[in-house]
Amino acid sequence: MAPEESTEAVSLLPSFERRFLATRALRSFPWQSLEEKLRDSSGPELLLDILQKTVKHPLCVKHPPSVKYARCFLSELIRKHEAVHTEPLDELYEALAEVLMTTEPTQCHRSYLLPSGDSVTLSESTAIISHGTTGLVTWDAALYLAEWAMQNPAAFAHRTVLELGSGAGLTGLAICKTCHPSAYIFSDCHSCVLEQLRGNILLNGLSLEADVTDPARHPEHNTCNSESPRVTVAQLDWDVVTAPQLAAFQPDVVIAADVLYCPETVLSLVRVLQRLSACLKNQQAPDAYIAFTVRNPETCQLFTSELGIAGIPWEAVPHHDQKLFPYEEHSEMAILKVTL
Ligand SMILES: C[S@@+](CC[C@H](N)C(=O)[O-])C[C@H]1O[C@@H](n2cnc3c(N)ncnc32)[C@H](O)[C@@H]1O
Repeated sequence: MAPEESTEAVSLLPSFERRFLATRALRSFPWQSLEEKLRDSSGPELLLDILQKTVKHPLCVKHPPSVKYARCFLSELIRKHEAVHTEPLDELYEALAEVLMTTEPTQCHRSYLLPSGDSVTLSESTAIISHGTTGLVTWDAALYLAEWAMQNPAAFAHRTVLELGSGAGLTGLAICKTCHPSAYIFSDCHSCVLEQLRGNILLNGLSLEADVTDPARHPEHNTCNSESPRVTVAQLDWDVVTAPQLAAFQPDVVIAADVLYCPETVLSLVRVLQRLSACLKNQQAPDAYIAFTVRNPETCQLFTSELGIAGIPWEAVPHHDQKLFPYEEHSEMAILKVTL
């Protein structure tokens, strides 16, 4: 390979790797650049490297993506190869044959590489909405909030974080692995979401403690080592949770991602934020950060006007520039810092 060719191939590889591990839409892959690269090169090295960074990636081998996804990806890779070279590349066909012999499970895996060299792997539903909930897959706002957190670790270091509507758990796991919180409380209202969440926490090598608000909890569960946070999962429904139950979590920081998707959830969320404003720790209410994708400006406006009615000030957090995760380029994302 010519030196400039190898530099471009180097930037193409992480792009394929991050998108494939996170099972992003195939149309978001840099296929055009790949085709151009293939036209300029004579050997199969680039395609073999892509194979190693995707289907044969150690994370994928251990925690595979959906079979359909791997099949479509390999078919596209073969098409690109065949458009340029006449000789078939055996490794591509062997990989496809292996995938075709696998049966599709109801759960698949997505992995996200962290700048620390660590990764977060999640078991998720293969459907965007299943069991009547949106919480069994990772949404882009979760990735956006995790990115912001990793660039602002001081907001979480040595603090107790309460996450509302945690879903599959991406944001919390990234924060636990990189921002050194002293305690992290994942929460959600849906029993299937909570079950998947517990599985994902264990999958990522964190230990789970009993719920801090659980009366059956034993005091020895409080012991922690200074390296990893105390992690709990709580069943917390914004419509029924009381102020004393919220106060028992003793949060320093409250976060939530992609929880403003319809007027009902907006109103429930504002009510729970109001109750949290009474949860003082050292005479201070928790900091709160709410991240969302601006799908419908009216829903976002409802949120800010309801915050106004509740007397809760807010400010938009400036957009961060370092994109670490492969979410949709064109969707508008926002984080509001809410002063409880
Ligand atoms: C769109 S998902 C977002 C999940 C995750 N934060 C993410 O961004 O990937 C919304 C989550 O909010 C939870 N949720 C919705 N209404 C809720 C309520 N009233 N109380 C608690 N959680 C709720 C759902 O169960 C679901 O997990």
